[in-house]
Amino acid sequence: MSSTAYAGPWTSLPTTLTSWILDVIQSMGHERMTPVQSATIPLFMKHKDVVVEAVTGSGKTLAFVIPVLEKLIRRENKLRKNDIGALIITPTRELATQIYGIFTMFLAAQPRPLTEDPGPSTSQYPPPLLLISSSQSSPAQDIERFLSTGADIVIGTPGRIEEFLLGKGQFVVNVKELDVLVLDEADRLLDLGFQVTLTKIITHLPKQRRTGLFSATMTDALSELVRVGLRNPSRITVQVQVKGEGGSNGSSDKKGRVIEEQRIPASLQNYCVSCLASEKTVQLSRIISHEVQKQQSSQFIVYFATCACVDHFYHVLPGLLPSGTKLHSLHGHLSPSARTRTLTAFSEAISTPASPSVLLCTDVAARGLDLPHVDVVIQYDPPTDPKAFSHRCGRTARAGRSGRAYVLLVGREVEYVGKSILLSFSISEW
Ligand SMILES: Nc1ncnc2c1ncn2[C@@H]1O[C@H](COP(=O)(O)OP(=O)(O)OP(=O)(O)O)[C@@H](O)[C@H]1O
Repeated sequence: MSSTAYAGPWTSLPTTLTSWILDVIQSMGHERMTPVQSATIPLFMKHKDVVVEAVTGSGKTLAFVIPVLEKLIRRENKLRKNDIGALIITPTRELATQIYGIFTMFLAAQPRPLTEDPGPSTSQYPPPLLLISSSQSSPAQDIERFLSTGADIVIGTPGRIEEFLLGKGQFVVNVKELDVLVLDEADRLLDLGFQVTLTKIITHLPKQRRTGLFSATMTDALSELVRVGLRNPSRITVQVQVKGEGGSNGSSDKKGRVIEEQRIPASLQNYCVSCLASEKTVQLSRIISHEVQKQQSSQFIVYFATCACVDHFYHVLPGLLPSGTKLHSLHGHLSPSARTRTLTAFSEAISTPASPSVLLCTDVAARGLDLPHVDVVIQYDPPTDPKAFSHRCGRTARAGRSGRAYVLLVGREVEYVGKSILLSFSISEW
């Protein structure tokens, strides 16, 4: 966000935040709230259900992490070992892992009682529990971990959560004390066909709870989920307003300038490149070389339509990109542990213009992933869905940083995909 896009300081919230929570926020360097945080946290704390739509990279995660923790801290009765207090459901294991990391960081900072033995059992709030498919954890092991440490906050993907609450864990996990349910990237959960699973989970949870739906893109299909899972929710929509001299979809401000509402961050520059199909790979390598030389860019994400394309280009591109470029590949046909390794390697790589890092991936890496140093997103294959377009672009230009996104269009794509995307987002020809 540009400096003007920030809302008030954290101390201006109607509910005073717990001091150790505030300390963690400050240690992250976040001096002020983002607009979505200042709009959402008070409502959640006032026991309202919320449906939140805000552009990529605008800080939606802390907009639910903070109220979940504060609600837990403010409980009159401490949760027992087999109770859970909050449930966060996300569409991908990568996003679940990222959110788990944030809750873990907060809970690790809680003050410990003064005792000789500073082991984890002395913490007032146990560590969160992550429920995703992985080689280290089966549904039975999930239950074992839960039984050994307890967990007030559970984060996971829908299948594993269903197994945990309604399968193996049915007689072990008590949901009666649950305060908060969060569905992150809620529209994607439905796109992936989880409606039935979600309805089963929601029906199993107590009615006396608060529910939040979060995404950068909401769809009409969500109304059924809202009907089943939420009570009289408040809708929060944070879009970016761009002032210009003219335009078609905007309202006017007092000076007569047109205010257009955008679904992508203001600090993101979007370009489209129309070319012949046979030129696409050359164009990709041209964009990367241009970015490295002219913009000093060092971290790139390139989206392809299929897992096979990612594998193909992982083998073909080394000869075509600037020497020193490190390639990483991520798609749904890789094993969970290989996906974790790739993401860690990419996010921890020391990237410089002389040694750039390029993540080649499918839409498995389109949503929610916070890789703050990505300079450039390139869509080698355009998405069929304009929603995916904004989520992919949104992997760069996060939290006010600048970033550029390119989409390659060939033949009739210019006519069909291009038009709908060009009309919805402000894109220049490159
Ligand atoms: N108040 C704040 N001030 C500055 N930076 C912040 C603040 N809150 C969050 N951030 C940072 O902004 C980045 C994006 O946050 P987050 O991942 O929550 O975005 P998001 O809205 O969920 O995006 P997406 O829709 O892509 O999932 C993160 O790196 C986060 O640390």
